Amino acid sequence: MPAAEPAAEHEITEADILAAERAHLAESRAALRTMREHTASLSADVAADWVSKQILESQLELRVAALADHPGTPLFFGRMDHDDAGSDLPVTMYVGRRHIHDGDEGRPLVLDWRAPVSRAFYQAGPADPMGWRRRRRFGFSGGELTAFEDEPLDGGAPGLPQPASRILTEEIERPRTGPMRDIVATIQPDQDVIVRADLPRTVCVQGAPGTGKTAVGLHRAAYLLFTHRERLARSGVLIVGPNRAFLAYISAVLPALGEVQVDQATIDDLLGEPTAREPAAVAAVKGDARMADVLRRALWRHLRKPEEGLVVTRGASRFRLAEHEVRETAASLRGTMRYGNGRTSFAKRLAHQILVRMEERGEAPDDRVQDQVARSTPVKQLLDQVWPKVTAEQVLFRLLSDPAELRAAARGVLTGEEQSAIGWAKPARSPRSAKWTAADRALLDELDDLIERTPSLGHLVVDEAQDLSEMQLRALGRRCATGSATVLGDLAQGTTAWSARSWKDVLRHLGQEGEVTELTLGFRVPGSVLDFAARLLPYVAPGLAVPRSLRPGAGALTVRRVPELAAGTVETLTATLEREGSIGVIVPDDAVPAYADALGEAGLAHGVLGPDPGGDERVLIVPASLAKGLEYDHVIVAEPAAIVAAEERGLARLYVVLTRAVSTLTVLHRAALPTELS
Ligand SMILES: Nc1ncnc2c1ncn2[C@@H]1O[C@H](COP(=O)(O)OP(=O)(O)OP(=O)(O)O)[C@@H](O)[C@H]1O
Repeated sequence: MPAAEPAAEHEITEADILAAERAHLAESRAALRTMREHTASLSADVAADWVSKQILESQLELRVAALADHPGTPLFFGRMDHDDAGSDLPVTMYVGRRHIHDGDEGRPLVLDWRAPVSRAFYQAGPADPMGWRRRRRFGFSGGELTAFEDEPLDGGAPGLPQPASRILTEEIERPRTGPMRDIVATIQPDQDVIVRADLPRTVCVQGAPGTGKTAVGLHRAAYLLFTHRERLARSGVLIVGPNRAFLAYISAVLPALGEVQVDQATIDDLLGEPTAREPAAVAAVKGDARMADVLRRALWRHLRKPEEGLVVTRGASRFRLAEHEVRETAASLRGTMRYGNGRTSFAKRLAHQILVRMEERGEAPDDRVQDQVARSTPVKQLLDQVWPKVTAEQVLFRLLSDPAELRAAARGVLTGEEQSAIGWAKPARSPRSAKWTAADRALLDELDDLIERTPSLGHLVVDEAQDLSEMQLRALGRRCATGSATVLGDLAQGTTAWSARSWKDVLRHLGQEGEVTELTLGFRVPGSVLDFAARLLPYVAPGLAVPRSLRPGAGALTVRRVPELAAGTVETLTATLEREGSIGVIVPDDAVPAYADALGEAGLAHGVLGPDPGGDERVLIVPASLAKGLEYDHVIVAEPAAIVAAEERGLARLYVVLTRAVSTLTVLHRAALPTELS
């Protein structure tokens, strides 16, 4: 029931309104509890058989989990009102994380933020009130409703900027501790457009650091699951992120939005963990989309000329196909379908030709005979000789270990230099004992798909997509071939040797048509810090719009030359610990142990961020290569010049590192700062 505004006999105070809204919150909480208890009481025994019972039980469990009331999370965060008697819209609606209805009458107490009608909460403004008169935002502390803020939608002059929302500002300024939070209460209109894009549409978001790309991608997944629940429950939604530490950081967002069934994976989880490493220049050649042609040729080179024709004996009769007939049959199928299907079709065609021979001799064989012939020993033997079963590993092994094979498959596609770069100098003994790099994994995946089709999911959210190689993008494209994708990234944060230079290319390799949208309003990094980092932009990604920050952040940036880096870091960290919030000490990868020792000796408790998610220490030493996508209230960066020198795209790495801070960034340097920063 909408909270009744108290009767106007006395002047309505803010306290009166707060009390009424708190009553609505209490009523909603009670209703959610009833909904949960009702679901928990449902029995799966009605299912007709054991399998259906298991399925129903797990669905009920998921539903109960989705109806959980997390005490720290408000059930609603906004309210819309109008007083137009002729309107079809409800007079009042509360917008929250999920639908809550009154058990007895089924009255909606809270509407899901993803429902079509809730769109107005994010999009309505004086220029287009969408039928509403007022937007109210609520402020919470823990689970308690502590504040509200009203915004008239009908009286304002269209086009004039709205006064800044205090609640939005507070939300953005809230110290960051622990994993990433959802932003459902404060999604901005341009973000909302991306979140609510239709399922069949692939969207690609170029966004400067902290513009909310990751947040938007996760909310889009939640929106799509709500809007196309059945379809996506069947086909699946997958979030692909750069590393496990990042996935752990974002892992709480979807469950907080009631979505507990979305998988998350790194590209290595999907394609297989690498067991070897290789120079970036070699990986860059292997990651190039031209490799797809090389692999196709390499695979089909496994077809062999028949040594002889086919002879099938049935009873006293023998039926023959000449060697040239077998050869022509194989040739007519070669490359027209997947290798595995081709093998099956080859057997069927041969059997059919034998059947024709039988008919020519007056027999009347039926389909069963054709199947028998296709599975007969002579056909199998011929199949193994001409169209052998192969695995992706066998094909890649032969390609990389046999220079003649590589030359034949790569002729006209890769230069001689490229061929020698990827060929193995010292091949392993066999495909089984071969070690595979991350780039090899994408090649194996391509081959797997050339042999058997890779199943497609319903929707993929790909974060930090600028860092994926063309071959990795093709691998992901296969996994959304009959679905769609949300592609997120920042060309300026591309740190791999094969990082994308254009989103059009990324979409092309992914095999998706889609629009590219740009987000430039930053929610994380204070303005002074963003301006400082943006000095690198002309060098790392000329042509990209310079990002603006929503937060001025005066005094947020300190750049200090120190005589000794470890001592300077200890001193800065000690001072920073006086302030609230998380602290990231970002240093060159190879310097991590030295900083860990220095902090340890100074008695400063800290953790070290590794590739796998770790503890939740307030102070973390972060190797520069793992900082992508993460954020900390306070960031201390030690020695930018060394971060730049450590890798080929070091300036882009520095840009990533300098844009992790929410409140303060302290840059410590002993060597001169990179000239691009000055
Ligand atoms: N509309 C919003 N309201 C409140 N906070 C927001 C909003 N949009 C983004 N944020 C916050 O801004 C921060 C940065 O968001 P996010 O990590 O999604 O940005 P990003 O574009 O992916 O950044 P990066 O490129 O550095 O990975 C997060 O703390 C996020 O919660």
